[in-house]
Amino acid sequence: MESVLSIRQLSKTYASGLHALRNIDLDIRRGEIFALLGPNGAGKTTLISIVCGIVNATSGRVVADGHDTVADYRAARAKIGLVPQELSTDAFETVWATVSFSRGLFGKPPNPGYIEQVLRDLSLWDKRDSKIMTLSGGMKRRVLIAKALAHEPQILFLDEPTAGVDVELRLDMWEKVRALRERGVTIILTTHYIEEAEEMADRIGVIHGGELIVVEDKHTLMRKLGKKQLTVHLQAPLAQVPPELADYPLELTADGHALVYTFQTQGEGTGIATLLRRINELGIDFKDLHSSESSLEDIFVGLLRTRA
Ligand SMILES: Nc1ncnc2c1ncn2[C@@H]1O[C@H](COP(=O)(O)OP(=O)(O)OP(=O)(O)O)[C@@H](O)[C@H]1O
Repeated sequence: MESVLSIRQLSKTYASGLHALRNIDLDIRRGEIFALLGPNGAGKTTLISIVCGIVNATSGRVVADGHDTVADYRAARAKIGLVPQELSTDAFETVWATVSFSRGLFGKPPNPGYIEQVLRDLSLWDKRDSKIMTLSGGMKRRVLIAKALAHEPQILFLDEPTAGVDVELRLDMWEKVRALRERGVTIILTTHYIEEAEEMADRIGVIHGGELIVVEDKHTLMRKLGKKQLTVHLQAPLAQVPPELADYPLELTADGHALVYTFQTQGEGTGIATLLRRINELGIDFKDLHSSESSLEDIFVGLLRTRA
C-alpha cells in the first residue's frame, strides 16, 4: 500500500546525551489509523516533534507525502496537521475566526466552504460564532482538531486526543476521528489508553526506550501475542488436576471448582474439543464453560516486561 509518511533511520540524541530515538523506520499507509503506544518517556513526542519540524533529528530522514521535512520543510509541513493536547490561546476569538486564521498561517487562500465542512464534521457548526472561552472542554478539543485540519493536511497527528476526557466524550471523539478517516485523512495518534488503540487503530506501533519494538496490524498483533483461556466450571470440586489430563496446560482454581485451560490463539487447533471429550470420558461433570481472551493491554504489558 502507498506510504504517506516515510521515516528512515531516524535517531535523536538530546544535548544532554539522552538517546530519545534510535534508528526508527516506519511507513504510514495512506488512509490508515495508526496508534503509537509507549510508556512515559518512550519517545512519542520526540518523534512527532521531528516529523512536524519542531525538533531537529540527529540523523535520519522523514518524507511527508513526497516532501522531505528538512530540505522541503514548508511543503512537508503543509501536509501535516498537529493536534496538541492543550488549547492555550485564542480564548476571545470565535471558532470561525480561529480556524480560518490557522488556514492562513499555511498561506492557503480562504475557502469558507471547506472550513464549513470541517466544522460540520466536528459538530461545531452551530458554535461557529461562539468565543472559544465559552465552549465546553470537549468542544475545545474539537476546535483543536478543526484548527489542525484548516489547511487541508493529508496526515493528522493526534497527541493523546482523549486524555482527561470522560467516557461519553471519548466515544464521541472516536466517532469524529473515524469520520475524518472516511474523508481520506491519515491519522496517527498517541495514546496511553490501550482501549483507544484497540478500538480505533488499524495498525499499532509500540515504542519503548526510543526503539520501535513492534509495528503490526492490530488483529495480527492480538492473534500472534494473545492468549485465550477456557474455564471449565465443575459440578463437584477436584482435589487436583487428574493425572490423565497432565498433557494439557491446565490449572485448577484454588477452590477446586474450575479447570482453566490456557492456549495461544495463533495455534492450528485449540484442542478444546479433545480436552472436553477427555474430561467427559473421565466422568467429570461440568456445569458451565467460560472463555476469555487477552486484551491488547495484557499484550502490551507483556511486551514491555520482556524488554525491561
Ligand atoms: N528537550 C529535551 N532535552 C533533553 N531530553 C529530552 C527533551 N525532551 C524530551 N527528552 C527526553 O527524551 C525522552 C523521550 O521523551 P518524549 O517526550 O519523546 O517521550 P513520550 O513518549 O512522549 O513520553 P510521554 O508519554 O510522557 O509524553 C525522555 O527521556 C525525555 O526526558
